[in-house]
Amino acid sequence: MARRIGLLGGSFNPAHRAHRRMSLAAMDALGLDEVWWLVSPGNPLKDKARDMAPYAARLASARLQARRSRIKVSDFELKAGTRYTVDTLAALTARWPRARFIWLMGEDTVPQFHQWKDWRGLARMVPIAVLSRPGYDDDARAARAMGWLRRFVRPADQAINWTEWSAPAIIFLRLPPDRTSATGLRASNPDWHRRFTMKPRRATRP
Ligand SMILES: Nc1ncnc2c1ncn2[C@@H]1O[C@H](COP(=O)(O)OP(=O)(O)OP(=O)(O)O)[C@@H](O)[C@H]1O
Ligand SMILES: O=C(O)c1ccc[n+]([C@@H]2O[C@H](COP(=O)([O-])O)[C@@H](O)[C@H]2O)c1
Repeated sequence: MARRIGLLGGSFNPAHRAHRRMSLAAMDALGLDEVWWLVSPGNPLKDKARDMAPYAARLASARLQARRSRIKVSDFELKAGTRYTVDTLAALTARWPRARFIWLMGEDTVPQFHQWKDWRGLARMVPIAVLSRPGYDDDARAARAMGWLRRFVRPADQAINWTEWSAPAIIFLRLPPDRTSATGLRASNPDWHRRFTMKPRRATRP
């Protein structure tokens, strides 16, 4: 049987417990074999320099959060040289033609979705699961892209059948709420990435 894989793209600046919790909950709801975290070399809509930790630190923080689970952390976008999700999906489906992919995104990303490169083309490539995020429910439903996507919404209780759908198809999953955000974590610990980038100290002889 084809592997069922959820794709969660993100800056992971840093990765946090909500990423893990929502991925595990989506795995259950959608009957996924794995969730792949695609660590972005640079979100095309985010200011590059601002607050963005080095790639290696973001990748390492993701590996730490994903430990002992069926979440796989991937540097596919770095290796493939893709920045836009539609290009990443084309490269992934060419590389794994027999796998079934579903794009996972938090509710907060829906209001900007109409600014993504060829977002309708993206929605025609794979089904999309929008994962609830506290405080963003209304914004997501009123989003500009929903004007077009609305007709492709599937009922939440059919989530497990997503491999039978032909794209475009979009489902809204209500998951246990978690207010953790990378912005909040950076505010309380701006140097979070140092622990992942510090070189190990040489052992000194007594
Ligand atoms: N607490 C959360 N609940 C639901 N979805 C989330 C949550 N945190 C992140 N996500 C989703 O995970 C994906 C990757 O998120 P990202 O790495 O940007 O984390 P973030 O906490 O949103 O970061 P930042 O605060 O820097 O914007 C996005 O689709 C985002 O919507
Ligand atoms: O393809 C695009 O145009 C596009 C524009 C903005 C964001 N994305 C993707 O959305 C995902 C979430 O990004 P972020 O920075 O909000 O964690 C990540 O995989 C980005 O590459 C993609």
